[in-house]
Amino acid sequence: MSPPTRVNAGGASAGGVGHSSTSAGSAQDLFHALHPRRLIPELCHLFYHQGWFSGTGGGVSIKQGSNIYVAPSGVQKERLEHDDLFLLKGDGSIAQSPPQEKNLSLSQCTPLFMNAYQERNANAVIHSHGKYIVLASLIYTGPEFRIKNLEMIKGIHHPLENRAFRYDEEIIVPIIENTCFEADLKDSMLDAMKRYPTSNAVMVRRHGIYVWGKSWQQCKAMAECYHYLCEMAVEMERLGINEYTHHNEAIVPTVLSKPITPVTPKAESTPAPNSTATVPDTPKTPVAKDNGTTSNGGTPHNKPAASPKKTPNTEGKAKLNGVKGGKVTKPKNNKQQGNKWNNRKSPAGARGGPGGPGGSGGPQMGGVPSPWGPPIPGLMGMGPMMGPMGPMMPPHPGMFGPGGPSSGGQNSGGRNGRGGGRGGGSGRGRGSKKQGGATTPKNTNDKNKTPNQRGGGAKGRGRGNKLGMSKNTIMNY
Ligand SMILES: CSC[C@@H](O)[C@@H](O)C(=O)COP(=O)(O)O
Ligand SMILES: [Zn+2]
Repeated sequence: MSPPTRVNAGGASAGGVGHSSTSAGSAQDLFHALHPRRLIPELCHLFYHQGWFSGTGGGVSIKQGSNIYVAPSGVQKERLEHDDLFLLKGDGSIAQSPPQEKNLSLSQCTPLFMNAYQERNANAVIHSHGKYIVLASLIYTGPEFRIKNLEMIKGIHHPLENRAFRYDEEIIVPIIENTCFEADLKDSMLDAMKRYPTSNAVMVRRHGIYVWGKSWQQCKAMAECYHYLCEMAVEMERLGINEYTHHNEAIVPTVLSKPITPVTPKAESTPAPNSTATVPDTPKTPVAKDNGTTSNGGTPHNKPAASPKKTPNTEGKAKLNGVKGGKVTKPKNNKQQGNKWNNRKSPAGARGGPGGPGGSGGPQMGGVPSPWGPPIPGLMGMGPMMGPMGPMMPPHPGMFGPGGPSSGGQNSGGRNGRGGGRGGGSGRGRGSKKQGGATTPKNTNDKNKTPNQRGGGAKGRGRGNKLGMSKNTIMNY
């Protein structure tokens, strides 16, 4: 890896292939502030400081007219200079390379950027390694990230209906499995783009996200919204209120008048205090298998072949939350109500062993408002969010003349098969849940339990999960 060549302040630039020799200051001045050669370094700098682009990972590409600008590979993206960028034609071939002496090669993300340009007619693409994106891809173990009933959903553009999503509309982003080499994501990303025509993004499990837009402004705004939504999903998971990842767990909307007292395994069918909840039956049939793969039979997102017929949200309210009239009720059909796409197995021995006494556990979920209330009238579509891309000047004549031979080229490397694998699940241990492992008999095989039955309740809210996250984990955001 070689960092981008720094142009000495006030000194002469390196010139080189396809470039006129210019001073650093004048070269910058020759571009409009919104020219991709200035925007991309600026945005990379910004996204680096947002934690999206660290360690050379991530990238931005912008298309202006038929010119596509892409950063080099393996460089510190936050330090890019205008002449570090490659200029591509609409077909992805290199029209102009950075100065040869910089010894830069084209970003590995280029084939993925080209997907967005060619399949979606995008004009900008952002590839982020944001931590919450990656964490969300781990807690949503199936082929989709889903969320609804959050205000920031309105920052996502509906590409088919040319409007903003409503806050109560479900956002669905496909998740594809990672590969050892970025370029090898091209086909599965393209496939996901075709199957999810209402999505402006594809998440890559254990890796990050690609977001595209009609303009760089729209793309940036939506990338921010997707990061926000993934962060919310992760935080809701921690709180136990993520309806998509906590299908089987009752959300208790009222504060209990007294803490849960420890119960013995014998008290398996004893309702929790101050509620009508009962411990769900031990399932006699295995729960749905972890199917955290990309395959959903090529079915469009709105008709997932392997998913529940209704949206999780609907099911959550009707069956799964076990809340009726402010009281907790026994979840119906709990044995098989797991979110079939998001059931996580506790790795053998890793978590969720014998339940043991529940202990007083952590605080009840009481007081935490249910995040999915009824739709609020009057909050309907707000129209297109973003204005058209601002005016951009074409490259200054003479500044970037016909490029010489490309010094770059893609380093896609060989194929070594898939590197991502399935999202490893954290087991569960929530003393705060009524159905938590408090009453789970010892030495019971966890595999046959629904998620909320796994795990020792004695841990309270301390998840101690495989990700090593705790409530107090500080994210660099
Ligand atoms: C930390 S390396 C990350 C890369 O492999 C890749 O995922 C990435 O996002 C950037 O690729 P690059 O070729 O440097 O533009
Ligand atoms: Zn990447």
